[in-house]
Amino acid sequence: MLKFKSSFRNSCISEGKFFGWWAKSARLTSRLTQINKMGDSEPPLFTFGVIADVQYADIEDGFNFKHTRKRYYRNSLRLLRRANEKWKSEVIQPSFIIQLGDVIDGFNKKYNASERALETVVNELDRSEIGVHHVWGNHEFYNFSRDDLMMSALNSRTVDDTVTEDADESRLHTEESYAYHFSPAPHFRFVVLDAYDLSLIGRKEPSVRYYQALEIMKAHNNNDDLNNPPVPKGLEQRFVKFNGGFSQGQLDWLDRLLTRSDEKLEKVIVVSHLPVHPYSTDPICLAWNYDGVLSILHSHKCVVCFMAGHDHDGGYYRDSFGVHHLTFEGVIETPPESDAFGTVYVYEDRMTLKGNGRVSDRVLFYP
Ligand SMILES: Nc1ccn([C@@H]2O[C@H](COP(=O)(O)OP(=O)(O)OC[C@H](O)CO)[C@@H](O)[C@H]2O)c(=O)n1
Repeated sequence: MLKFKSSFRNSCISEGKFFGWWAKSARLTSRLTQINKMGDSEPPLFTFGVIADVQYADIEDGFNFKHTRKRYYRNSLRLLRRANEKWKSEVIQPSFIIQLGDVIDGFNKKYNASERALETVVNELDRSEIGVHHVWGNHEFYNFSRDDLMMSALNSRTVDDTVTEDADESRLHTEESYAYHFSPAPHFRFVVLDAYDLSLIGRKEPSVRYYQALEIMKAHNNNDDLNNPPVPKGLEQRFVKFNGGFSQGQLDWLDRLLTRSDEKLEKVIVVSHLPVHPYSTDPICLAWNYDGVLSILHSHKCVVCFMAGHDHDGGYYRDSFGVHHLTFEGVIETPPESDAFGTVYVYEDRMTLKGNGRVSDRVLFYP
């Protein structure tokens, strides 16, 4: 107590500031108590927020294509606000937020409201003053061209100022894939992948990657409407226009990057709009060449987790290599009384996901 009083006097903080400090310290204790309930006694190395498929549009509620799930287009902004307010109020401030793609809905294009909707969600996210890493999904491409996205607030490649080494390799240059990596803390690296690098919506005709995508689709899907899956069940369903894949250039870049992370004994978290493990999602949401990505992930010791969105029902699977595949529940199909976001607490030996609403709590030990 004496020590406390002495340091209190020496620091010359005012009474108001003292009670501010006391309240913050009490909140920290309470937060650590909450963390303790999940078996975590020590403070994390850092934390980050995750949210997927906000799909905001200023339109009445609707349904998904099959009419099996309700979509709450306006309410999704409220849920984004709630997530952001929670992150902002955390005693341990998240170092960054990962937005897993489809932040605004394709319907905005129809109503000529793409820019307005984007400004609305970006302003909302800006309120927390926590940096956001944006992943691009199919709905980004319904609203904007790749060139527009590169110039937009959704290009978060420049957010990273922590990569001081290998600066030239911090992003993928070839044919402007939107893939990059960053290291928020020593021995941890995040890789943002571009799942529409090969696609009919993320590439313009004429371009090499557009024609490569067309060839893939023609080989698997004979429907007139290529959004219609070629089969009613099984993995082949993934060959639809609203999905896409990773170019060979991007896969080679990923492989090289993970080799360096292995050498540096880093833990790597890879994020993409499309999931890559068949057991972590409805197969209709899988990346076309999910198997190509999986074999690269499995050939590197550093990979601990793969996070994705797109399948609004969410999913989770720990594969035979110990890699955690987390597919986050989509905000757009989350009823107003619930939530869909998470905060991840990163430790030396594990990550702890504290879910909200439809997102479950999980303890993710590293392989
Ligand atoms: N069988 C289908 C499914 C969809 N479409 C059209 O494709 C576009 C994208 O569909 P949408 O459901 O909006 O895509 P999401 O990314 O929101 O969701 C992906 C998964 O379904 C979630 O579980 C849209 O224009 C649909 O109308 C289609 O024609 N045929």
